[in-house]
Amino acid sequence: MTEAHLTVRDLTMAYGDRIIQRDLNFTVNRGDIFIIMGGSGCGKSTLLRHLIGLLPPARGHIYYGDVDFWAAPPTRRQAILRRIGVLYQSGALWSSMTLAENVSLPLEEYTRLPEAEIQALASFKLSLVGLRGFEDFYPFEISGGMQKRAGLARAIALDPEILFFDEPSAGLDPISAKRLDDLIVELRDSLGATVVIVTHELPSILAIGTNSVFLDAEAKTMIAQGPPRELLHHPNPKVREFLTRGGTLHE
Ligand SMILES: Nc1ncnc2c1ncn2[C@@H]1O[C@H](COP(=O)(O)OP(=O)(O)OP(=O)(O)O)[C@@H](O)[C@H]1O
Repeated sequence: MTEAHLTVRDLTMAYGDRIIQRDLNFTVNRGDIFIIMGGSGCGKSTLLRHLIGLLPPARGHIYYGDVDFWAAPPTRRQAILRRIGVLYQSGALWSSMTLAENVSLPLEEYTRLPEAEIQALASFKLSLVGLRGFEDFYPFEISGGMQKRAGLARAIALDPEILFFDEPSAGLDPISAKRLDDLIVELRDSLGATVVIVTHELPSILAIGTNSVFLDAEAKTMIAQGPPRELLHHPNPKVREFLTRGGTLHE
């Protein structure tokens, strides 16, 4: 049964007087791998920042289940944020800490588990992303793809219900990017999580996206939504061209 996890209603986003996007309306269902796409500078990262509680809307609402996030009291918001995992573009690992220490951080901060249990959980999360045995490595000792996966292990440390990714495959070779895609699907299934991804990686969008929204910088609003593969035939040529890299169908 489909159940709305995240609902965006009449959302307008602005920096000061400058409107970035207006009148956004879409729903992310539980279990979706939801893609936020569109050309450079259209406001994808800005939308992500609104969804994860970093920027308040200029107008409109963001609902987690039936809770209006930005209208909710701070304790309610904190409880929602506690159930969110975020993987930023850079992976954002602390370079002076080992992988195990990086993954332990949110556990130290948000739980009162004994140290031995935190260590065991950190090793377990690293094993889920294929990094068993790398606990004592520092980020500079491993490849870019492994760093992304370590960042992912940290993002899932607290068993999030919803995982957000900002350009997860940026800077990765196609094989590592494919591996990360497979891992995202695997974790969605094993954690029973919902996934929201900002990306313009076409292979990823078409391979793993179950639903999407397409933002346009010129129109300053969404010009399409739906499963990415269905958008390959969208009446708006901008959408079709984006998804076919200007012409060739990748079906
Ligand atoms: N902190 C900020 N203050 C003012 N303007 C900003 C800020 N962050 C982004 N912008 C502007 O908002 C617009 C949307 O930026 P955003 O980074 O959300 O786009 P994007 O779709 O994620 O772009 P890209 O695909 O290039 O990463 C851009 O014109 C950008 O210059």
